[in-house]
Amino acid sequence: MTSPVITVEHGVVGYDGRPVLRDISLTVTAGEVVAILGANGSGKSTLIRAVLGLVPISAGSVTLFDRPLRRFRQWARIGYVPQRLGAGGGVPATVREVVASGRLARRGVLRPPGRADRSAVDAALGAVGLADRAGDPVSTLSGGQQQRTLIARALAGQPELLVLDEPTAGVDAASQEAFAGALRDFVGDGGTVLLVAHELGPLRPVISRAVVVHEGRIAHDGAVPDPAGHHAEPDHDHVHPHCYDEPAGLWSN
Ligand SMILES: Nc1ncnc2c1ncn2[C@@H]1O[C@H](COP(=O)(O)OP(=O)(O)OP(=O)(O)O)[C@@H](O)[C@H]1O
Repeated sequence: MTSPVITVEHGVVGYDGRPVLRDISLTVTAGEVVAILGANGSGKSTLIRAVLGLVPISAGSVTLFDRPLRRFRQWARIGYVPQRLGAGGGVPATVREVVASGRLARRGVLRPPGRADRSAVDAALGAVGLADRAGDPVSTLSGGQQQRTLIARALAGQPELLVLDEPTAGVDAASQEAFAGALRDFVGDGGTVLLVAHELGPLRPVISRAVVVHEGRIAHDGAVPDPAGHHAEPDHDHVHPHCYDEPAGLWSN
């Protein structure tokens, strides 16, 4: 019953000839919540981008839902929340509009949204605790609420696999709790999660397995490291801030 959702075998990725991932083998099976940990610059984001085909692998293989990546087309089965959204400034989109855009892969661009689309958007807004902000411009939300909006956008597509790059970095405590709850519900409904994290915080009880990337290889794959000490985790490097300041909003200037 544990079918592989993601399989990476001996994956190698480099930028401009400089190797970042040297030999990565990883299998994520249905229902798992796998956290990728590691020092700054160790290649965590590169690993999930390689899994999604956003950066090419120069050796090895990636398989998604039993299909080689190069032949995989069922992208609606995957929801992806990148590390930072960058642009978007000045677009007066409401929370609901942003979340509804997560339905596009499901319904096709030319078909108007139907009841299933609306109810999926409502469910996603509720899951992250933003139903009461649905009509507000995203630019008026806190950074944590904007991050929750992006997570709701991914959930609205009703994916089977969620891939998230540092979903709680720089996010306020309430948003972290809301996100942990949404993740728990998602997994309870049969979803699978692969996420990059620096600090697990409220996510810790939801994580079923931790993978630590070190110098382009997997240094640990198994139990979530001891809470006392993410300081004791391999490669913890003290570069990142230890508090969760609200950053400038993703959509504000
Ligand atoms: N598009 C790119 N072009 C060239 N080098 C890159 C690119 N993206 C990442 N790198 C480099 O690859 C290495 C791994 O980066 P990556 O973002 O995967 O690490 P990370 O573990 O996610 O780091 P962080 O915790 O800081 O987000 C770093 O040295 C980074 O500078």
